[in-house]
Amino acid sequence: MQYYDLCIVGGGSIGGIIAYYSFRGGITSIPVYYRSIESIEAIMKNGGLTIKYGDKEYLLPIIPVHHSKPIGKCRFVINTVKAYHVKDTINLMHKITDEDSLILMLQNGFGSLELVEEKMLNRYVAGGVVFIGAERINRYYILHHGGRTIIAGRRKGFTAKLLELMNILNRGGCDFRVTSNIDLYRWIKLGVNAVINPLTAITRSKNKIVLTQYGRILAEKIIDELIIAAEKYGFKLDKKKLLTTIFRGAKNTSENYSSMAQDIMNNKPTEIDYINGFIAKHVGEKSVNEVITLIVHLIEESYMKNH
Ligand SMILES: NC(=O)C1=CN([C@@H]2O[C@H](COP(=O)(O)OP(=O)(O)OC[C@H]3O[C@@H](n4cnc5c(N)ncnc54)[C@H](OP(=O)(O)O)[C@@H]3O)[C@@H](O)[C@H]2O)C=CC1
Ligand SMILES: CC(C)(CO)C(=O)C(=O)O
Repeated sequence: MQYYDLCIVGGGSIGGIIAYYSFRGGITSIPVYYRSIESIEAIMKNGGLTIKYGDKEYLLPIIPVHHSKPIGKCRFVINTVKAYHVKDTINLMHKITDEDSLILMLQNGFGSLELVEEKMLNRYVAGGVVFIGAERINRYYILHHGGRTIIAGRRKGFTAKLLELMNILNRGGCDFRVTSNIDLYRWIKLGVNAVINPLTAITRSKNKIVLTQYGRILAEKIIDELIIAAEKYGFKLDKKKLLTTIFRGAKNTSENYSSMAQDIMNNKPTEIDYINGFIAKHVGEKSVNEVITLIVHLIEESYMKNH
């Protein structure tokens, strides 16, 4: 049985960026799993995955693999599929890991980490939040738009495996940190995504739209409800600090189209139910986040049903 140090499940925008930092961190043989044959063919034809960061292009000789044909076990599995595809990756993750492997879930919103923790009880499962903007121009070409921080942690007790992963990614230039309170960071990141993602998706704009007068007004309304939801889970968030983090995030990734804006522009489903929909469920009637969720679903409907 072939063993790999690190595998990526989902080689889109963020999967590509993880491959970039891992490769630069010294991992030269990286299986990256895809859903479609088209992505694998395009990457093979290109001779790897191209990442553009600043004015430089890097060709990463990854090993593109179809999810139905796993090629070996992995010590670290980093899962970067969209939240609504996570359930389809559980079987694959069972096959490519053993009881010593660490799985890191990097989806935005709430639900993905919980699902994998529940379904993979005999594995080390951790969650992470990604403060990086990345855009998938085509199947083999990804733009790194800034930010370089990932914060990760395991909810069911500390594991030194996360520190090993941190060393690899730090060596590669990623500001990867380990926390003992990952849920706090997940709430903060939920605030960032609840503001930036739908506002950029509805307006089909870059992240900097959030920094405008109306962006800021809407941000406050979205965040007021997030604070109510977080309190129900025992987290007391400071509104001013949260808004500062959100606007800093929008500034650091100002030229990025958020992952949700990219979904809308590519006529794909969005993660709205895991982000604003999740907040809305906790705040009852007249929820701003519910209205935003419905608007994004209406936009999805306009292309999914071909009206
Ligand atoms: N883009 C960004 O700037 C950021 C995104 N995130 C979060 O990261 C996560 C990933 O987003 P993003 O990188 O934009 O997503 P993309 O849509 O760019 O990529 C998703 C990838 O997952 C693959 N995939 C889907 N299903 C499977 C499967 N069953 N098995 C293997 N691979 C599969 C797809 O394969 P195929 O190519 O064949 O379709 C694709 O390569 C999301 O939760 C997002 O919210 C977080 C921070 C920033
Ligand atoms: C950090 C940010 C807002 C970068 O665009 C993101 O998480 C996303 O696009 O989903």
